[in-house]
Amino acid sequence: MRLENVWFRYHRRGPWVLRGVDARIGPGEVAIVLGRNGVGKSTLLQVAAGVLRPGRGRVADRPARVGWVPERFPADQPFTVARYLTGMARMAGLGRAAADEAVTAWAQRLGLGAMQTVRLPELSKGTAQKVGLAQAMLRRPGLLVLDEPWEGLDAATRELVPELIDEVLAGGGSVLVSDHRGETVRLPGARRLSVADGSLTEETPPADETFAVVEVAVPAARVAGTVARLRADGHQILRVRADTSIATAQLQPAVPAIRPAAGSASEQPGGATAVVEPAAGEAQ
Ligand SMILES: Nc1ncnc2c1ncn2[C@@H]1O[C@H](COP(=O)(O)OP(=O)(O)OP(=O)(O)O)[C@@H](O)[C@H]1O
Repeated sequence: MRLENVWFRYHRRGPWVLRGVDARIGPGEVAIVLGRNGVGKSTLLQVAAGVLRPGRGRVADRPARVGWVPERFPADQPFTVARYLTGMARMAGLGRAAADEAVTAWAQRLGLGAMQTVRLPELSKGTAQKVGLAQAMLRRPGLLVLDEPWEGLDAATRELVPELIDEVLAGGGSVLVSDHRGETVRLPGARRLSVADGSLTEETPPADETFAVVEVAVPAARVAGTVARLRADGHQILRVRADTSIATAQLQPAVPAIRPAAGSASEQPGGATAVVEPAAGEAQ
């Protein structure tokens, strides 16, 4: 998808919010849109999603299916969660049975099962945001546009956002996401686009970035969860190995023991060691 010399303003004589923006997002790419409050991030995302039409310029090669998750889900609609999601699934082109199946699957995945019969205006802000995520994913989009997707979500659902993004990318889709809270460390490999004074510039990662390897010892039973959490936080998992030399007493139940890569450990069965490398841009 390409934004070609895109200009946008909300009113005919109003100030231009976007002034000649050019950008290209390829299949399998995720780009984070950064910038201070009110600079035009939401506006740019809405133009990209096709929610707003540019005053000048154009958006070319936008994928046919766009998933749009607004910053604030418009919950003032007189439907139950199930009715709304089923309607959105049908609008996305799914047949009746496929729509029901998709709604059930996504409601379950996002913890909305018990909310299906609740009307949208009665939802909490976070639950409404989950409905917003679900409606965008009912049929996998070729372009997923997420405006501050972590806002108001509980911890479990925040962990899910990078997973959803990965699924869209794995299907050859593109993702645009705005974020002012620094959550984007969870999106390793994302391009970073900065909005300022109506223009868009791409931040290039520093060429001299160095990495460090941190060895983390966790009880064997917690390896899968730890690996998933570290990946979600943008770390690379280099390898996981069993290590019977680490004493259980050395492992705190809540906080994994951390020792330098070259460090030694004493004897005890039941430990495993995950070796991880911090993601690009992360503070050491
Ligand atoms: N519906 C609207 N009508 C008129 N002006 C608007 C409208 N929506 C946004 N604006 C103005 O456009 C500019 C860009 O707003 P936008 O919401 O895109 O910024 P943002 O970078 O997403 O901000 P934030 O970080 O606070 O979400 C702001 O000056 C805002 O006041």
